[in-house]
Formats: sequence, C-alpha cells, structure tokens
Amino acid sequence: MALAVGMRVLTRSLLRPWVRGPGATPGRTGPVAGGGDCVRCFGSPRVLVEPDPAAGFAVMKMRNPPVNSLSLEFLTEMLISLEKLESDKAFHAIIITSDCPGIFSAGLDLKEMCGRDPTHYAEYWKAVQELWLRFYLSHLVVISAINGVSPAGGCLLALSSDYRVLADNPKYAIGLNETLLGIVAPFWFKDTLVNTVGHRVAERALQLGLLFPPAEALRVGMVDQVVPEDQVQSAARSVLAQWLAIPGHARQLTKTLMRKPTADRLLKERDADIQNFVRFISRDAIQKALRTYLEKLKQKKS
Ligand SMILES: CCC/C=C/C(=O)SCCNC(=O)CCNC(=O)[C@H](O)C(C)(C)COP(=O)([O-])OP(=O)([O-])OC[C@H]1O[C@@H](n2cnc3c(N)ncnc32)[C@H](O)[C@@H]1OP(=O)([O-])[O-]
Repeated sequence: MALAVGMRVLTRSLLRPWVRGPGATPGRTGPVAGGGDCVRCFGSPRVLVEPDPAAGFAVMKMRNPPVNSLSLEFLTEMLISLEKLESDKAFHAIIITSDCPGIFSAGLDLKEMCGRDPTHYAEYWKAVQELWLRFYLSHLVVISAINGVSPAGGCLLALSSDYRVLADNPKYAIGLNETLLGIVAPFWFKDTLVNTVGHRVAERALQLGLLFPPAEALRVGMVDQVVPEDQVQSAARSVLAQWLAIPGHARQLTKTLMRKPTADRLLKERDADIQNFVRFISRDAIQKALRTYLEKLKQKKS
C-alpha cells in the first residue's frame, strides 16, 4: 500500500516535465547474475542497477515479471534509475537488459490501455513519451543487450539505444507489431524506426507489423550485432569500450545533432499527441481489439 502511494507521488513528479525526484534506494545489496551479492547495486522493485563506476558504466536490469510489460510504475522506476545514473559523473554509459528469461520487454502494458479512464490514458501516455525522450536523448551511451523477445514498446526501447546486441535465438523476434493488435504506432515510434532502418524497410515493417528474427533483424539494420545467447552481456561490454574511447563531449553533441530534430517533433506536439492517443485508445473498436488480443494471450496459455 505504502509502495503504491509512494509510486503515485513519484509518478506525479515524473509527469511534471521532469523533476529531480527522490532517487532509488542506494547501496541496496542484491543478488547478481552469476551468483554472489552486489554491494553497490541499487534500484527499485522492478529495476536492478548494477553499477561499475570504475569502468564508467552500469547495467540496468528490467525485472517486471512475467514479461517486463511497461506499466506506469515500471516506466517510473526506469526513469528514476536513469536520472540517478545521468546525474552521477562517474557514469558515461548504461547497458539495458532483462532479468526475465526469454523476454526483453513485451512492450507497453496492455492493461494500462484497456478499460481505464481518459485521465489514466493521458497520464500513462505522458510517461511513455517521457521514457522515449529520456532514453533517446540521454547523454549517456545506451547499449541494449537484448536477451529476449521485444515487440512494440520493447522494440522502441531498444531502438532508443545507441547500439543493439541481440541474442541469437529464433524466438527473440523484434519489431513494431502494433498493426497486428489493430492499433497504430505513433509518429515518433515510426520516426525512430525510420532513423534506424530507413524509410522503405520501416514502411513495410510497420504496415505488416513485422517481428524480425535475429538474422533478419541484423540484415535490415534493426540490430547492430547478433551473438550466441551466452555472449550477449559480454558482447555489449566489449562494444562499450569503443564508444567510451571517443571524447565524451564530441560524441554527445553528435548524438544530439542526429536525434534532436526527431525528439523536437514530439516536444512541439506533446499535448496534441496525448490528446490523439486518448481519443484513439478510448474508441470502442480499439478497446474491443485490445480485449480480444489480451484474451488471445490468455487462451494461448491454456
Ligand atoms: C498506440 C500504442 C502503441 C503500442 C505499443 C505497444 O507496445 S502495445 C503491446 C504490444 N505487445 C505485444 O504484442 C506482446 C504481447 N505478448 C506476447 O506476445 C507474449 O506475451 C510474449 C511473446 C511477450 C511472451 O510470451 P510468453 O508465452 O512467455 O508469456 P504469455 O504470453 O503467457 O504472457 C504472460 C502474461 O503476461 C501478459 N502479457 C503479455 N504481454 C503483455 C503486455 N504487453 N501487456 C500486459 N500484459 C501482457 C499475458 O496476458 C499473460 O498474463 P496472464 O494470462 O498470466 O494473466
């Protein structure tokens, strides 16, 4: 209960443009992959941060089981962790990865977009915008170590990184599959994809809702590297060395030069984009399509 109230407060501060909110719990001791305890780890219930300040980076592990769906609380916690790392001069890079086996992220949380009221949809959408803006424009080097499937919003998160390493498992498909759900990827999802794979590939992928298996994802440029599953984390660390060897100010300004025009399009129309989303998602036909899709996911299990 206390957590829910606390998260609501954090969410409120998040939804002001971005307030330096209360940080996550520093110095938390937690188990780390490979055994042992991580004395410097910090984070929150859904995000574990394993910092390596000497090496200048931290690993951000998403752990919102079963599928790392991007709920409002999860988005809020990710933003708080990012904020904390960005404001600490010891860190120049992050690696985003998943703690849920076989799933990077199932994308936006369908339950946040189904059967709720317009105020909730507006609050949720603002948080989704914020996540994208903050990760896309982060002055940190952001590498995605994609160790599972990543549809829709999960793909968007990966596309917001500077570099993507994908585990070579045919089940780990990546793409913006919104049309398969009967919904439409907003213009800034589309822009992010176009900036990554080019107009023609994006046009086809978006209309058909394509989810690319690793070899295809590499071929079209949706990811930068495909490696054996047990090497995803080490490959992400190796590539980081190349990015960190570049003078930080020059790399950051170049990133801004490349990405700011895309982000500005949303920043200029942020409120209109929220209103569009609320109108769109509230439509009976869209609600029905989402309910049917959620039902299908349930039936698949039984
Ligand atoms: C305009 C808006 C733009 C939209 C962007 C988006 O991102 S739209 C999002 C587009 N995303 C997609 O299209 C991905 C949809 N998801 C999938 O395709 C599969 O879940 C999977 C391949 C990710 C994992 O397969 P798997 O066999 O390992 O797992 P499983 O299938 O058995 O699911 C376990 C539980 O998680 C639940 N749940 C799952 N996803 C979501 C979700 N996004 N949200 C909430 N809940 C979700 C599922 O219902 C089930 O709940 P239950 O019954 O236990 O109460």
